[in-house]
Amino acid sequence: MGFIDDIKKRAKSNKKTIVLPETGDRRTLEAANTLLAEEIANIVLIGKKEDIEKGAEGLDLTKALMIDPSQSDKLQSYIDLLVELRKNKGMTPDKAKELLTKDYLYFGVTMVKAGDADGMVAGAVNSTANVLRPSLQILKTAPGTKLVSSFFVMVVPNCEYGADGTFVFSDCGLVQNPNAEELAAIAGSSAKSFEALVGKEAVVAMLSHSTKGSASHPDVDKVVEATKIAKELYPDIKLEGEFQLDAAIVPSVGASKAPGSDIAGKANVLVFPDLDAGNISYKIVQRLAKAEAYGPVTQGIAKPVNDLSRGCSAEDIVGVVAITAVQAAAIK
Ligand SMILES: CC(C)(COP(=O)(O)OP(=O)(O)OC[C@H]1O[C@@H](n2cnc3c(N)ncnc32)[C@H](O)[C@@H]1OP(=O)(O)O)[C@@H](O)C(=O)NCCC(=O)NCCS
Ligand SMILES: CC(=O)OP(=O)(O)O
Repeated sequence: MGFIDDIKKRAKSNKKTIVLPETGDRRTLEAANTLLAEEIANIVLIGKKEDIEKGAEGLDLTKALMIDPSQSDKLQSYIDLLVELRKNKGMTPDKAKELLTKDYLYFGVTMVKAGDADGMVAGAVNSTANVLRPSLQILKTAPGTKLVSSFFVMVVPNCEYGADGTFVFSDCGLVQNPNAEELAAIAGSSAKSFEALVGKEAVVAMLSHSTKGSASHPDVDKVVEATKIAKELYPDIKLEGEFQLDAAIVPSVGASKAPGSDIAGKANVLVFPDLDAGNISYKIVQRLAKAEAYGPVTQGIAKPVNDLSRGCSAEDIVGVVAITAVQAAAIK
């Protein structure tokens, strides 16, 4: 069974409730139609019922819960919750009401915080920063995590590298210019995410334009330092660097550029040195290799809120919702 079929099966076996706030977007409504028809998740759509129905011609959304924030009987309790959580950041009842009724992303995240939904997916319309800011502000980090980061699950067709063509790429969406400590934390979280979602042992490569000292530059030094920190913090994770991409995933190149390494040529978790490298690389692999690209999926938020690319398809949204449901099911 392929990666996303396995994730959908897991989501169906423990059905969760996921909020889709971008209901003015046809792809989102098509995804909701599929998610409901295939019973992958319970779906909450935020918006005015008549507006949603206008955009949903030919789709069956009768099983979705539709909530218009300004008419919701939970609105006052959400205002109170938001004020309580953010009063030391200047949140007042008036500001909270404005945010919750005008910005559906805030309403969706507050539903998740209140326990009225298990997760949220958005980003088909909104930028990553606008999707993730409310979740970072309201849900905060999971216990034991300081840094929230993100990854893509990439499923590359006809590819013998990684886990039969399946990889985690990180961070492609959130942390813009990680320092060595942050890069090490991204590596640790990504290994856990790979194992939780793909179900195989993570083999982590810390990527660079250098393999084992072949180039010198402060950018290389950062990855060398991050590798050292990650090895100390996560001694049980198979992790090494610094590697160029070919040395990380192609066995023959790994053997020639990094002889004796257990990791070179076998990596399935690719940690990029910064957001430019990660974001550009995932889009190259998605568009030129025609890979499935699910994400940006977040790691380290207390409850799952996941992002999408504005270039996503309805099928991508279905996949990210299924991943979100599986992440929600894993929360104790
Ligand atoms: C996500 C992002 C918006 C957060 O930064 P920001 O808007 O500057 O927000 P702030 O720094 O005001 O942070 C908001 C809150 O989130 C917290 N936060 C921000 N980044 C965090 C992280 N990586 N981990 C944990 N908490 C974080 C802050 O501590 C702050 O908490 P507080 O308000 O309770 O004090 C920013 O990192 C970003 O823009 N990333 C790049 C997104 C992007 O453009 N990606 C490219 C396409 S995918
Ligand atoms: C993940 C990402 O790059 O998002 P977008 O394409 O919407 O900027």
